[in-house]
Amino acid sequence: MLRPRPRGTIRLLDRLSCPVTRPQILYLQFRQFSSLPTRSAPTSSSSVQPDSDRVPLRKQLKQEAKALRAQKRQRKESEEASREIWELTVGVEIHAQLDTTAKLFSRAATSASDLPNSNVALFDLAFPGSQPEFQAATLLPALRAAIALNCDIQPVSRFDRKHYFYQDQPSGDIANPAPPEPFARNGYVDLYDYDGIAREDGERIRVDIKQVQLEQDTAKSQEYPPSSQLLDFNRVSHPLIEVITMPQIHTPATAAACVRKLQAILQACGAVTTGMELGGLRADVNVSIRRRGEAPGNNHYDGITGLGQRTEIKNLSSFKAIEDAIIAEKNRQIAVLESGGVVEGETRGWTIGSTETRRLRGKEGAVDYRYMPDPDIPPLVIGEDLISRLQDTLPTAPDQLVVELTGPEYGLSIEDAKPLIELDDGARLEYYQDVVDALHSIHPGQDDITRAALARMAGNWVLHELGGLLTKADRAWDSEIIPARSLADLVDHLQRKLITGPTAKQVLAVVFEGDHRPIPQMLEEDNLLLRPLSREEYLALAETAMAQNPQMVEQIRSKNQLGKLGWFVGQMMRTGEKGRVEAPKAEEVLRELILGKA
Ligand SMILES: Nc1ncnc2c1ncn2[C@@H]1O[C@H](COP(=O)(O)OP(=O)(O)OP(=O)(O)O)[C@@H](O)[C@H]1O
Ligand SMILES: [Mg+2]
Ligand SMILES: [Mg+2]
Repeated sequence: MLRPRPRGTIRLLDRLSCPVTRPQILYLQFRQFSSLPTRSAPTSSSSVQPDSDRVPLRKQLKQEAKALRAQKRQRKESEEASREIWELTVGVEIHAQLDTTAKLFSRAATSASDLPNSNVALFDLAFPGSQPEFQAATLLPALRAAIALNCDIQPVSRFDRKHYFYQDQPSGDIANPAPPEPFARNGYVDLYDYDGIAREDGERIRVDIKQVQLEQDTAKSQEYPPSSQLLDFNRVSHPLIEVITMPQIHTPATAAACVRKLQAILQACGAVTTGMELGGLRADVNVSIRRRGEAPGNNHYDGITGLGQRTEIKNLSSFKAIEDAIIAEKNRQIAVLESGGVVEGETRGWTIGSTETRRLRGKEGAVDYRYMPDPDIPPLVIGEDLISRLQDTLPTAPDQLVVELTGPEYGLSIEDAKPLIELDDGARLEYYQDVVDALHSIHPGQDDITRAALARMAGNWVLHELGGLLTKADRAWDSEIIPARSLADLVDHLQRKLITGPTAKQVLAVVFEGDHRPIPQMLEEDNLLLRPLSREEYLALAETAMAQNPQMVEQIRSKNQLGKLGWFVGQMMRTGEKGRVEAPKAEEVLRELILGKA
Protein backbone atom coordinates (compact mmCIF):
# COMPACT_ATOMS: atom_id res chain seq x y z
CA MET A 1 0.00 0.00 0.00
CA LEU A 2 1.39 3.37 -0.97
CA ARG A 3 1.31 5.74 1.97
CA PRO A 4 -0.44 8.99 0.97
CA ARG A 5 1.17 12.31 1.66
CA PRO A 6 -0.13 14.11 4.73
CA ARG A 7 -2.94 16.58 4.34
CA GLY A 8 -2.40 19.78 6.26
CA THR A 9 0.21 20.13 8.91
CA ILE A 10 1.13 17.41 11.36
CA ARG A 11 0.59 18.86 14.80
CA LEU A 12 3.59 18.10 16.92
CA LEU A 13 4.27 21.54 18.20
CA ASP A 14 4.31 20.52 21.82
CA ARG A 15 7.29 18.34 21.07
CA LEU A 16 9.42 21.19 19.86
CA SER A 17 11.67 22.64 22.46
CA CYS A 18 12.24 26.07 21.07
CA PRO A 19 11.27 28.47 23.83
CA VAL A 20 9.45 31.52 22.56
CA THR A 21 9.64 34.34 25.05
CA ARG A 22 9.24 37.32 22.77
CA PRO A 23 6.56 39.93 23.25
CA GLN A 24 3.54 39.47 21.06
CA ILE A 25 3.78 41.12 17.69
CA LEU A 26 0.95 43.30 16.55
CA TYR A 27 -0.63 42.83 13.20
CA LEU A 28 -0.63 45.58 10.74
CA GLN A 29 -3.54 45.64 8.35
CA PHE A 30 -2.62 48.25 5.86
CA ARG A 31 -4.21 47.44 2.59
CA GLN A 32 -2.44 49.83 0.32
CA PHE A 33 0.62 49.29 -1.75
CA SER A 34 3.47 51.28 -0.32
CA SER A 35 5.50 53.12 -2.85
CA LEU A 36 9.26 53.25 -2.49
CA PRO A 37 11.93 54.76 -4.72
CA THR A 38 13.57 52.41 -7.21
CA ARG A 39 17.18 51.40 -7.01
CA SER A 40 18.79 49.05 -9.45
CA ALA A 41 19.98 46.38 -7.09
CA PRO A 42 20.28 42.65 -6.99
CA THR A 43 17.11 40.64 -6.73
CA SER A 44 17.36 38.38 -3.75
CA SER A 45 18.52 34.89 -4.47
CA SER A 46 15.70 33.62 -2.33
CA SER A 47 13.02 35.41 -4.24
CA VAL A 48 10.59 32.88 -5.65
CA GLN A 49 8.34 34.60 -8.12
CA PRO A 50 5.96 33.30 -10.73
CA ASP A 51 6.88 34.22 -14.28
CA SER A 52 6.01 33.67 -17.88
CA ASP A 53 7.99 30.45 -17.95
CA ARG A 54 5.24 28.57 -16.12
CA VAL A 55 4.03 25.40 -17.74
CA PRO A 56 0.27 24.79 -17.77
CA LEU A 57 -0.65 21.58 -16.00
CA ARG A 58 -2.10 20.01 -19.12
CA LYS A 59 1.30 20.11 -20.75
CA GLN A 60 2.95 18.15 -17.99
CA LEU A 61 2.05 14.74 -19.33
CA LYS A 62 3.50 15.57 -22.71
CA GLN A 63 6.62 16.89 -21.06
CA GLU A 64 7.08 13.73 -19.03
CA ALA A 65 7.04 11.66 -22.20
CA LYS A 66 9.43 14.09 -23.79
CA ALA A 67 11.77 13.91 -20.82
CA LEU A 68 11.94 10.16 -21.07
CA ARG A 69 12.61 10.34 -24.80
CA ALA A 70 15.35 12.83 -24.07
CA GLN A 71 17.19 10.16 -22.08
CA LYS A 72 18.67 8.68 -25.20
CA ARG A 73 19.91 12.04 -26.35
CA GLN A 74 21.38 12.67 -22.92
CA ARG A 75 23.29 9.42 -22.90
CA LYS A 76 24.83 10.41 -26.17
CA GLU A 77 25.66 13.77 -24.66
CA SER A 78 27.43 12.04 -21.80
CA GLU A 79 29.51 9.94 -24.15
CA GLU A 80 30.51 13.05 -26.01
CA ALA A 81 31.24 14.89 -22.76
CA SER A 82 33.69 12.23 -21.65
CA ARG A 83 35.65 12.69 -24.86
CA GLU A 84 35.81 16.48 -24.53
CA ILE A 85 38.90 18.38 -23.47
CA TRP A 86 36.97 20.52 -21.02
CA GLU A 87 35.32 18.96 -18.00
CA LEU A 88 32.21 20.66 -16.72
CA THR A 89 31.38 20.84 -12.99
CA VAL A 90 28.05 22.02 -11.62
CA GLY A 91 26.64 22.48 -8.12
CA VAL A 92 23.04 23.56 -7.66
CA GLU A 93 21.20 25.49 -4.99
CA ILE A 94 17.44 25.34 -4.90
CA HIS A 95 15.00 27.51 -3.01
CA ALA A 96 11.58 26.04 -2.32
CA GLN A 97 8.55 27.49 -0.55
CA LEU A 98 7.61 25.38 2.43
CA ASP A 99 4.09 24.05 2.76
CA THR A 100 3.00 25.80 5.94
CA THR A 101 0.52 28.43 6.97
CA ALA A 102 3.02 30.02 9.33
CA LYS A 103 5.56 32.66 8.48
CA LEU A 104 9.08 32.09 9.71
CA PHE A 105 9.45 34.97 12.15
CA SER A 106 6.04 36.57 12.62
CA ARG A 107 2.51 35.54 13.42
CA ALA A 108 1.04 36.72 10.15
CA ALA A 109 -0.30 33.94 7.92
CA THR A 110 1.25 32.79 4.66
CA SER A 111 -2.04 32.01 2.96
CA ALA A 112 -2.04 33.42 -0.54
CA SER A 113 -4.13 36.53 -0.60
CA ASP A 114 -5.11 38.64 -3.56
CA LEU A 115 -5.20 41.61 -1.30
CA PRO A 116 -1.70 43.09 -1.18
CA ASN A 117 -0.22 43.74 2.24
CA SER A 118 -2.99 41.99 4.09
CA ASN A 119 -0.82 39.32 5.77
CA VAL A 120 1.85 41.48 7.29
CA ALA A 121 3.11 41.73 10.87
CA LEU A 122 5.15 44.58 12.25
CA PHE A 123 8.33 42.53 12.23
CA ASP A 124 7.87 41.76 8.52
CA LEU A 125 8.35 45.49 7.99
CA ALA A 126 11.12 45.82 10.58
CA PHE A 127 9.09 48.28 12.58
CA PRO A 128 11.32 49.69 15.32
CA GLY A 129 10.78 47.66 18.47
CA SER A 130 9.37 44.59 16.78
CA GLN A 131 11.24 41.36 17.20
CA PRO A 132 11.40 38.06 15.36
CA GLU A 133 9.26 35.32 16.83
CA PHE A 134 10.26 31.96 15.41
CA GLN A 135 7.22 29.93 14.37
CA ALA A 136 8.01 26.36 15.29
CA ALA A 137 5.42 24.99 12.85
CA THR A 138 7.65 25.98 9.94
CA LEU A 139 10.21 23.50 11.12
CA LEU A 140 8.03 20.48 10.37
CA PRO A 141 8.05 20.66 6.55
CA ALA A 142 11.71 21.70 6.68
CA LEU A 143 12.55 18.63 8.76
CA ARG A 144 10.52 16.40 6.46
CA ALA A 145 12.57 17.73 3.55
CA ALA A 146 15.86 17.18 5.36
CA ILE A 147 14.92 13.63 6.35
CA ALA A 148 13.71 12.80 2.83
CA LEU A 149 17.06 14.06 1.53
CA ASN A 150 18.89 11.70 3.88
CA CYS A 151 20.47 14.49 5.96
CA ASP A 152 21.85 14.32 9.46
CA ILE A 153 19.69 16.52 11.66
CA GLN A 154 21.68 18.61 14.10
CA PRO A 155 20.29 18.47 17.64
CA VAL A 156 21.18 22.13 18.20
CA SER A 157 21.39 24.78 15.54
CA ARG A 158 21.27 28.55 15.42
CA PHE A 159 19.91 31.36 13.35
CA ASP A 160 22.38 33.83 11.98
CA ARG A 161 21.71 37.30 10.80
CA LYS A 162 23.05 38.28 7.44
CA HIS A 163 23.49 42.02 7.06
CA TYR A 164 21.65 42.67 3.87
CA PHE A 165 19.17 45.49 3.77
CA TYR A 166 16.92 46.03 0.86
CA GLN A 167 13.38 47.22 0.43
CA ASP A 168 12.04 43.74 -0.33
CA GLN A 169 13.52 42.37 2.92
CA PRO A 170 13.19 45.17 5.49
CA SER A 171 14.34 43.19 8.53
CA GLY A 172 17.52 42.07 6.82
CA ASP A 173 18.08 38.40 6.25
CA ILE A 174 17.96 35.82 8.98
CA ALA A 175 18.71 32.24 8.09
CA ASN A 176 19.45 28.96 9.76
CA PRO A 177 22.34 28.84 9.42
CA ALA A 178 25.40 30.57 8.38
CA PRO A 179 28.16 28.01 8.72
CA PRO A 180 28.92 26.03 10.76
CA GLU A 181 25.54 25.23 12.32
CA PRO A 182 22.92 24.18 9.77
CA PHE A 183 19.99 22.23 11.14
CA ALA A 184 20.54 19.57 8.46
CA ARG A 185 23.59 18.47 6.50
CA ASN A 186 25.39 15.60 4.78
CA GLY A 187 22.48 14.33 2.74
CA TYR A 188 22.33 12.90 -0.74
CA VAL A 189 20.03 12.38 -3.68
CA ASP A 190 20.27 9.35 -5.97
CA LEU A 191 19.65 9.69 -9.69
CA TYR A 192 18.71 6.63 -11.73
CA ASP A 193 18.38 5.91 -15.39
CA TYR A 194 14.68 6.73 -15.22
CA ASP A 195 15.45 10.17 -13.81
CA GLY A 196 17.00 11.06 -17.15
CA ILE A 197 20.65 11.04 -16.16
CA ALA A 198 23.45 10.89 -18.65
CA ARG A 199 25.54 7.88 -17.74
CA GLU A 200 26.76 5.18 -20.04
CA ASP A 201 26.92 2.27 -17.61
CA GLY A 202 23.35 2.69 -16.34
CA GLU A 203 24.58 2.95 -12.74
CA ARG A 204 22.97 5.46 -10.40
CA ILE A 205 24.63 8.79 -9.72
CA ARG A 206 24.73 9.98 -6.12
CA VAL A 207 24.88 13.76 -5.64
CA ASP A 208 25.78 14.75 -2.10
CA ILE A 209 23.84 17.48 -0.36
CA LYS A 210 25.96 19.81 1.71
CA GLN A 211 23.13 21.23 3.77
CA VAL A 212 19.53 22.29 4.00
CA GLN A 213 18.82 25.65 5.54
CA LEU A 214 15.79 27.71 6.47
CA GLU A 215 15.39 31.15 4.95
CA GLN A 216 12.73 33.77 4.52
CA ASP A 217 11.25 34.91 1.27
CA THR A 218 11.20 38.52 0.13
CA ALA A 219 8.42 40.95 -0.76
CA LYS A 220 6.99 40.95 -4.26
CA SER A 221 8.07 44.03 -6.12
CA GLN A 222 6.63 45.47 -9.24
CA GLU A 223 7.89 48.34 -11.36
CA TYR A 224 5.67 51.41 -11.20
CA PRO A 225 6.85 53.71 -13.96
CA PRO A 226 8.41 56.11 -14.27
CA SER A 227 10.47 55.78 -11.13
CA SER A 228 8.71 53.86 -8.41
CA GLN A 229 8.25 50.32 -7.28
CA LEU A 230 5.20 48.77 -5.68
CA LEU A 231 5.79 46.38 -2.82
CA ASP A 232 3.53 43.67 -1.50
CA PHE A 233 4.84 42.38 1.83
CA ASN A 234 2.52 39.36 2.07
CA ARG A 235 5.34 37.08 1.02
CA VAL A 236 7.94 38.51 3.41
CA SER A 237 9.08 35.86 5.86
CA HIS A 238 7.32 33.06 4.00
CA PRO A 239 9.60 30.17 4.89
CA LEU A 240 11.87 28.73 2.23
CA ILE A 241 14.43 26.01 2.34
CA GLU A 242 17.67 26.26 0.48
CA VAL A 243 19.12 22.90 -0.55
CA ILE A 244 22.77 23.04 -1.58
CA THR A 245 24.38 20.23 -3.55
CA MET A 246 28.08 19.53 -3.76
CA PRO A 247 29.83 20.29 -7.06
CA GLN A 248 29.52 16.72 -8.30
CA ILE A 249 27.44 17.09 -11.45
CA HIS A 250 29.16 16.92 -14.81
CA THR A 251 26.57 17.30 -17.55
CA PRO A 252 23.76 19.81 -18.10
CA ALA A 253 21.19 16.99 -18.38
CA THR A 254 22.23 15.55 -15.03
CA ALA A 255 21.88 18.98 -13.41
CA ALA A 256 18.32 19.28 -14.72
CA ALA A 257 17.59 15.70 -13.65
CA CYS A 258 18.95 16.48 -10.19
CA VAL A 259 16.65 19.48 -9.71
CA ARG A 260 13.71 17.50 -11.10
CA LYS A 261 14.44 14.74 -8.61
CA LEU A 262 14.86 17.14 -5.69
CA GLN A 263 11.50 18.66 -6.58
CA ALA A 264 9.85 15.23 -6.76
CA ILE A 265 11.27 14.23 -3.37
CA LEU A 266 10.26 17.51 -1.71
CA GLN A 267 6.75 17.28 -3.10
CA ALA A 268 6.37 13.64 -2.20
CA CYS A 269 7.32 14.21 1.43
CA GLY A 270 4.85 17.06 1.72
CA ALA A 271 7.53 19.68 2.37
CA VAL A 272 6.78 22.12 -0.39
CA THR A 273 3.70 23.65 -1.93
CA THR A 274 4.31 23.69 -5.64
CA GLY A 275 7.02 22.87 -8.12
CA MET A 276 8.83 24.98 -10.67
CA GLU A 277 5.82 25.12 -13.00
CA LEU A 278 3.93 27.20 -10.46
CA GLY A 279 6.81 29.26 -9.17
CA GLY A 280 7.23 27.43 -5.85
CA LEU A 281 10.78 26.37 -6.59
CA ARG A 282 13.76 28.07 -8.20
CA ALA A 283 17.28 26.95 -8.91
CA ASP A 284 20.66 28.66 -9.03
CA VAL A 285 23.39 26.78 -10.89
CA ASN A 286 27.10 27.16 -10.26
CA VAL A 287 29.22 26.33 -13.28
CA SER A 288 32.95 25.83 -13.72
CA ILE A 289 35.18 24.07 -16.21
CA ARG A 290 38.67 22.64 -16.07
CA ARG A 291 40.93 21.15 -18.71
CA ARG A 292 41.12 17.37 -18.59
CA GLY A 293 44.50 15.85 -17.84
CA GLU A 294 46.05 19.17 -16.78
CA ALA A 295 46.97 20.52 -13.34
CA PRO A 296 43.78 20.85 -11.27
CA GLY A 297 42.23 24.26 -10.75
CA ASN A 298 42.83 26.40 -7.66
CA ASN A 299 39.30 26.49 -6.37
CA HIS A 300 37.85 24.33 -3.66
CA TYR A 301 34.48 23.84 -2.04
CA ASP A 302 33.82 22.04 1.22
CA GLY A 303 36.72 19.60 0.87
CA ILE A 304 36.53 19.17 -2.91
CA THR A 305 39.70 20.64 -4.41
CA GLY A 306 41.10 21.32 -7.85
CA LEU A 307 37.98 22.99 -9.22
CA GLY A 308 37.81 25.68 -11.88
CA GLN A 309 36.50 29.17 -11.10
CA ARG A 310 32.71 29.08 -10.71
CA THR A 311 30.13 31.53 -11.90
CA GLU A 312 26.60 31.43 -10.57
CA ILE A 313 23.46 31.71 -12.68
CA LYS A 314 20.56 32.79 -10.49
CA ASN A 315 16.85 32.22 -10.45
CA LEU A 316 16.19 29.57 -13.08
CA SER A 317 12.58 28.57 -13.28
CA SER A 318 12.36 25.54 -15.55
CA PHE A 319 14.29 22.35 -16.18
CA LYS A 320 14.94 23.41 -19.73
CA ALA A 321 16.30 26.76 -18.55
CA ILE A 322 18.70 24.89 -16.24
CA GLU A 323 20.03 22.79 -19.09
CA ASP A 324 20.21 25.61 -21.62
CA ALA A 325 21.83 28.08 -19.22
CA ILE A 326 24.54 25.58 -18.23
CA ILE A 327 25.31 24.79 -21.87
CA ALA A 328 25.55 28.50 -22.70
CA GLU A 329 27.70 29.26 -19.67
CA LYS A 330 30.02 26.34 -20.33
CA ASN A 331 30.51 27.51 -23.91
CA ARG A 332 31.17 31.05 -22.74
CA GLN A 333 33.80 29.92 -20.23
CA ILE A 334 35.51 27.73 -22.83
CA ALA A 335 35.66 30.69 -25.24
CA VAL A 336 37.12 32.92 -22.49
CA LEU A 337 39.81 30.41 -21.53
CA GLU A 338 40.67 29.45 -25.10
CA SER A 339 41.24 33.09 -25.97
CA GLY A 340 43.68 33.40 -23.07
CA GLY A 341 41.26 35.16 -20.70
CA VAL A 342 40.31 34.44 -17.10
CA VAL A 343 36.88 33.34 -15.85
CA GLU A 344 35.75 35.74 -13.16
CA GLY A 345 33.67 34.75 -10.17
CA GLU A 346 30.40 36.49 -10.80
CA THR A 347 26.66 36.22 -10.65
CA ARG A 348 24.99 35.87 -14.01
CA GLY A 349 21.47 35.82 -15.33
CA TRP A 350 19.62 33.90 -17.99
CA THR A 351 16.59 34.80 -20.04
CA ILE A 352 14.35 32.12 -21.55
CA GLY A 353 15.10 31.57 -25.19
CA SER A 354 18.44 33.34 -25.09
CA THR A 355 21.70 31.70 -26.11
CA GLU A 356 23.96 33.58 -23.70
CA THR A 357 24.15 34.19 -19.96
CA ARG A 358 24.66 37.81 -18.95
CA ARG A 359 26.68 39.34 -16.14
CA LEU A 360 24.60 40.73 -13.26
CA ARG A 361 27.26 41.51 -10.69
CA GLY A 362 30.55 40.37 -9.18
CA LYS A 363 30.26 37.68 -6.54
CA GLU A 364 29.94 39.04 -3.03
CA GLY A 365 32.20 37.20 -0.58
CA ALA A 366 30.64 35.73 2.56
CA VAL A 367 32.47 38.32 4.64
CA ASP A 368 30.46 41.12 3.10
CA TYR A 369 27.33 40.00 4.86
CA ARG A 370 28.83 40.26 8.38
CA TYR A 371 27.12 37.14 9.65
CA MET A 372 26.45 37.04 13.37
CA PRO A 373 24.27 34.89 15.61
CA ASP A 374 20.86 36.52 15.75
CA PRO A 375 20.54 37.93 19.26
CA ASP A 376 16.74 37.77 19.27
CA ILE A 377 16.24 34.13 18.35
CA PRO A 378 17.16 31.40 20.78
CA PRO A 379 19.05 28.33 19.59
CA LEU A 380 16.91 25.67 17.99
CA VAL A 381 16.83 22.38 19.85
CA ILE A 382 15.37 19.49 17.89
CA GLY A 383 14.33 16.44 19.91
CA GLU A 384 15.11 12.87 18.85
CA ASP A 385 11.46 11.93 19.30
CA LEU A 386 10.38 14.55 16.79
CA ILE A 387 12.85 13.27 14.19
CA SER A 388 11.86 9.65 14.63
CA ARG A 389 8.16 10.53 14.55
CA LEU A 390 8.63 12.39 11.28
CA GLN A 391 10.74 9.55 9.88
CA ASP A 392 7.98 7.07 10.71
CA THR A 393 5.26 9.13 9.06
CA LEU A 394 7.12 10.20 5.94
CA PRO A 395 5.16 9.28 2.80
CA THR A 396 6.70 6.74 0.42
CA ALA A 397 9.69 8.27 -1.42
CA PRO A 398 9.58 8.55 -5.24
CA ASP A 399 12.26 5.88 -5.78
CA GLN A 400 10.36 3.48 -3.56
CA LEU A 401 7.16 4.32 -5.46
CA VAL A 402 8.91 3.45 -8.71
CA VAL A 403 9.98 0.10 -7.26
CA GLU A 404 6.43 -0.64 -6.06
CA LEU A 405 4.56 0.57 -9.12
CA THR A 406 6.80 -1.35 -11.52
CA GLY A 407 6.82 -4.41 -9.24
CA PRO A 408 4.55 -7.47 -9.40
CA GLU A 409 1.65 -5.86 -7.52
CA TYR A 410 1.01 -3.04 -10.00
CA GLY A 411 3.05 -4.12 -13.03
CA LEU A 412 3.28 -0.65 -14.55
CA SER A 413 5.92 0.28 -17.10
CA ILE A 414 8.43 2.91 -15.98
CA GLU A 415 6.98 5.21 -18.67
CA ASP A 416 3.62 5.09 -16.88
CA ALA A 417 4.93 4.95 -13.32
CA LYS A 418 7.00 8.14 -13.60
CA PRO A 419 4.23 10.52 -14.67
CA LEU A 420 1.78 8.95 -12.24
CA ILE A 421 4.20 9.78 -9.43
CA GLU A 422 5.06 13.26 -10.60
CA LEU A 423 1.89 14.64 -12.17
CA ASP A 424 -0.46 17.02 -10.41
CA ASP A 425 1.53 17.24 -7.24
CA GLY A 426 0.83 13.62 -6.33
CA ALA A 427 -2.95 13.92 -6.76
CA ARG A 428 -2.90 11.67 -9.83
CA LEU A 429 -1.14 8.93 -7.90
CA GLU A 430 -3.59 9.18 -5.01
CA TYR A 431 -6.46 8.89 -7.47
CA TYR A 432 -4.83 5.91 -9.14
CA GLN A 433 -4.48 4.22 -5.76
CA ASP A 434 -8.19 4.89 -5.09
CA VAL A 435 -9.12 3.29 -8.42
CA VAL A 436 -6.98 0.23 -7.70
CA ASP A 437 -8.43 -0.09 -4.18
CA ALA A 438 -11.95 0.16 -5.62
CA LEU A 439 -11.13 -2.52 -8.19
CA HIS A 440 -9.93 -4.84 -5.47
CA SER A 441 -13.02 -4.20 -3.40
CA ILE A 442 -15.33 -5.09 -6.30
CA HIS A 443 -13.96 -8.63 -6.36
CA PRO A 444 -12.09 -9.37 -3.15
CA GLY A 445 -9.89 -12.43 -3.19
CA GLN A 446 -8.76 -12.17 -6.81
CA ASP A 447 -5.55 -14.00 -7.66
CA ASP A 448 -2.34 -11.97 -7.92
CA ILE A 449 -2.20 -12.12 -11.72
CA THR A 450 -5.70 -10.65 -12.09
CA ARG A 451 -4.95 -7.99 -9.50
CA ALA A 452 -1.80 -6.91 -11.36
CA ALA A 453 -3.62 -6.97 -14.71
CA LEU A 454 -6.33 -4.72 -13.27
CA ALA A 455 -3.76 -2.37 -11.73
CA ARG A 456 -1.96 -2.12 -15.06
CA MET A 457 -5.18 -1.40 -16.93
CA ALA A 458 -6.14 1.19 -14.32
CA GLY A 459 -2.77 2.90 -14.87
CA ASN A 460 -3.46 3.18 -18.57
CA TRP A 461 -6.94 4.59 -18.03
CA VAL A 462 -5.94 7.10 -15.36
CA LEU A 463 -2.96 8.34 -17.32
CA HIS A 464 -3.83 8.08 -20.99
CA GLU A 465 -7.60 7.83 -21.43
CA LEU A 466 -8.56 10.28 -18.70
CA GLY A 467 -5.43 12.33 -19.40
CA GLY A 468 -6.44 12.55 -23.06
CA LEU A 469 -9.90 13.86 -22.18
CA LEU A 470 -8.38 16.48 -19.86
CA THR A 471 -5.99 17.65 -22.55
CA LYS A 472 -8.72 17.82 -25.16
CA ALA A 473 -10.99 19.81 -22.87
CA ASP A 474 -8.05 21.93 -21.66
CA ARG A 475 -8.94 21.17 -18.04
CA ALA A 476 -6.62 20.90 -15.07
CA TRP A 477 -6.53 17.73 -13.01
CA ASP A 478 -9.50 17.24 -10.69
CA SER A 479 -10.00 13.93 -8.90
CA GLU A 480 -13.76 14.59 -8.74
CA ILE A 481 -14.39 14.67 -12.49
CA ILE A 482 -14.63 10.90 -12.74
CA PRO A 483 -15.28 9.26 -9.38
CA ALA A 484 -12.61 6.61 -8.73
CA ARG A 485 -15.32 4.01 -8.26
CA SER A 486 -16.78 4.77 -11.72
CA LEU A 487 -13.42 4.33 -13.42
CA ALA A 488 -12.89 1.11 -11.45
CA ASP A 489 -16.27 -0.19 -12.61
CA LEU A 490 -15.41 0.60 -16.21
CA VAL A 491 -12.04 -1.15 -16.02
CA ASP A 492 -13.66 -4.10 -14.27
CA HIS A 493 -16.34 -4.50 -16.98
CA LEU A 494 -13.70 -4.20 -19.66
CA GLN A 495 -11.44 -6.75 -18.04
CA ARG A 496 -14.35 -9.19 -17.70
CA LYS A 497 -15.18 -8.59 -21.37
CA LEU A 498 -18.66 -7.33 -20.55
CA ILE A 499 -18.06 -4.22 -22.66
CA THR A 500 -15.77 -3.45 -25.56
CA GLY A 501 -12.82 -1.03 -25.43
CA PRO A 502 -14.59 1.56 -27.64
CA THR A 503 -17.68 1.35 -25.40
CA ALA A 504 -15.53 1.96 -22.31
CA LYS A 505 -14.01 5.05 -23.93
CA GLN A 506 -17.42 6.31 -24.94
CA VAL A 507 -18.76 5.86 -21.39
CA LEU A 508 -15.72 7.58 -19.90
CA ALA A 509 -16.38 10.59 -22.10
CA VAL A 510 -20.03 10.66 -21.03
CA VAL A 511 -19.09 10.59 -17.33
CA PHE A 512 -16.47 13.25 -18.02
CA GLU A 513 -19.25 15.45 -19.39
CA GLY A 514 -21.11 15.12 -16.09
CA ASP A 515 -23.36 12.03 -16.31
CA HIS A 516 -22.94 10.58 -12.83
CA ARG A 517 -25.18 7.54 -13.00
CA PRO A 518 -23.46 4.48 -11.50
CA ILE A 519 -21.62 2.65 -14.29
CA PRO A 520 -23.50 -0.68 -14.04
CA GLN A 521 -26.80 1.24 -14.25
CA MET A 522 -25.62 3.32 -17.20
CA LEU A 523 -24.40 0.26 -19.12
CA GLU A 524 -27.74 -1.46 -18.51
CA GLU A 525 -29.94 1.54 -19.32
CA ASP A 526 -28.02 2.53 -22.44
CA ASN A 527 -27.89 -1.06 -23.62
CA LEU A 528 -24.12 -1.11 -23.82
CA LEU A 529 -23.41 -4.51 -22.27
CA LEU A 530 -22.17 -7.19 -24.60
CA ARG A 531 -24.94 -9.75 -25.07
CA PRO A 532 -23.61 -13.26 -24.32
CA LEU A 533 -23.42 -15.46 -27.44
CA SER A 534 -26.17 -18.01 -27.89
CA ARG A 535 -25.43 -21.75 -28.10
CA GLU A 536 -26.16 -21.63 -31.81
CA GLU A 537 -23.61 -18.87 -32.30
CA TYR A 538 -20.97 -20.88 -30.38
CA LEU A 539 -21.71 -23.95 -32.49
CA ALA A 540 -21.41 -21.96 -35.72
CA LEU A 541 -18.09 -20.45 -34.68
CA ALA A 542 -16.73 -23.88 -33.65
CA GLU A 543 -17.72 -25.45 -36.95
CA THR A 544 -16.04 -22.70 -38.92
CA ALA A 545 -12.85 -23.14 -36.90
CA MET A 546 -12.91 -26.93 -37.32
CA ALA A 547 -13.36 -26.57 -41.09
CA GLN A 548 -10.12 -24.60 -41.21
CA ASN A 549 -8.03 -27.49 -39.91
CA PRO A 550 -9.69 -30.90 -40.36
CA GLN A 551 -6.37 -32.74 -39.87
CA MET A 552 -6.01 -31.39 -36.40
CA VAL A 553 -9.59 -32.30 -35.61
CA GLU A 554 -8.72 -35.86 -36.69
CA GLN A 555 -5.57 -35.92 -34.50
CA ILE A 556 -7.53 -34.82 -31.46
CA ARG A 557 -10.14 -37.49 -32.15
CA SER A 558 -7.80 -40.40 -32.87
CA LYS A 559 -4.94 -39.64 -30.47
CA ASN A 560 -6.96 -37.81 -27.82
CA GLN A 561 -4.58 -34.80 -28.13
CA LEU A 562 -6.70 -32.50 -26.01
CA GLY A 563 -3.92 -29.88 -25.81
CA LYS A 564 -4.71 -28.99 -29.40
CA LEU A 565 -8.20 -27.81 -28.49
CA GLY A 566 -6.60 -24.52 -27.47
CA TRP A 567 -5.80 -23.67 -31.10
CA PHE A 568 -9.49 -23.90 -32.03
CA VAL A 569 -10.50 -21.85 -28.98
CA GLY A 570 -8.07 -19.19 -30.17
CA GLN A 571 -9.57 -19.24 -33.66
CA MET A 572 -13.07 -18.82 -32.26
CA MET A 573 -12.03 -15.88 -30.11
CA ARG A 574 -10.39 -14.20 -33.08
CA THR A 575 -13.31 -14.61 -35.45
CA GLY A 576 -16.09 -14.12 -32.89
CA GLU A 577 -17.56 -10.69 -32.31
CA LYS A 578 -15.13 -8.55 -30.35
CA GLY A 579 -14.67 -9.81 -26.82
CA ARG A 580 -17.86 -11.87 -26.68
CA VAL A 581 -16.39 -15.38 -26.95
CA GLU A 582 -15.64 -16.82 -23.53
CA ALA A 583 -12.88 -19.42 -23.62
CA PRO A 584 -14.45 -22.03 -21.27
CA LYS A 585 -17.72 -22.00 -23.22
CA ALA A 586 -15.87 -22.26 -26.54
CA GLU A 587 -13.92 -25.27 -25.28
CA GLU A 588 -17.07 -26.94 -24.01
CA VAL A 589 -18.71 -26.68 -27.46
CA LEU A 590 -15.53 -27.91 -29.21
CA ARG A 591 -15.28 -30.98 -26.97
CA GLU A 592 -18.89 -31.74 -27.71
CA LEU A 593 -18.44 -31.47 -31.48
CA ILE A 594 -15.06 -33.19 -31.76
CA LEU A 595 -15.25 -35.84 -29.04
CA GLY A 596 -18.98 -36.12 -28.76
CA LYS A 597 -18.94 -35.26 -25.05
CA ALA A 598 -18.90 -32.13 -22.94
N1 LIG B 1 34.17 25.50 -8.56
C1 LIG B 1 32.89 25.17 -8.56
N2 LIG B 1 32.29 24.75 -9.70
C2 LIG B 1 30.98 24.45 -9.72
N3 LIG B 1 30.18 24.56 -8.65
C3 LIG B 1 30.72 24.98 -7.49
C4 LIG B 1 32.08 25.30 -7.39
N4 LIG B 1 32.33 25.69 -6.12
C5 LIG B 1 31.16 25.61 -5.46
N5 LIG B 1 30.18 25.20 -6.27
C6 LIG B 1 28.76 25.05 -5.95
O1 LIG B 1 28.28 26.34 -5.63
C7 LIG B 1 27.27 26.28 -4.64
C8 LIG B 1 27.64 27.22 -3.51
O2 LIG B 1 26.52 27.42 -2.72
P1 LIG B 1 26.57 28.15 -1.30
O3 LIG B 1 25.17 28.34 -0.87
O4 LIG B 1 27.49 27.38 -0.40
O5 LIG B 1 27.30 29.53 -1.55
P2 LIG B 1 26.88 30.83 -2.35
O6 LIG B 1 26.45 30.47 -3.72
O7 LIG B 1 28.04 31.72 -2.27
O8 LIG B 1 25.69 31.41 -1.50
P3 LIG B 1 24.30 32.11 -1.91
O9 LIG B 1 24.18 32.05 -3.41
O10 LIG B 1 23.28 31.23 -1.25
O11 LIG B 1 24.35 33.47 -1.38
C9 LIG B 1 27.18 24.83 -4.23
O12 LIG B 1 26.10 24.21 -4.90
C10 LIG B 1 28.51 24.23 -4.72
O13 LIG B 1 28.39 22.86 -5.05
MG1 LIG C 1 23.50 29.26 -1.42
MG1 LIG D 1 24.68 30.58 -4.54
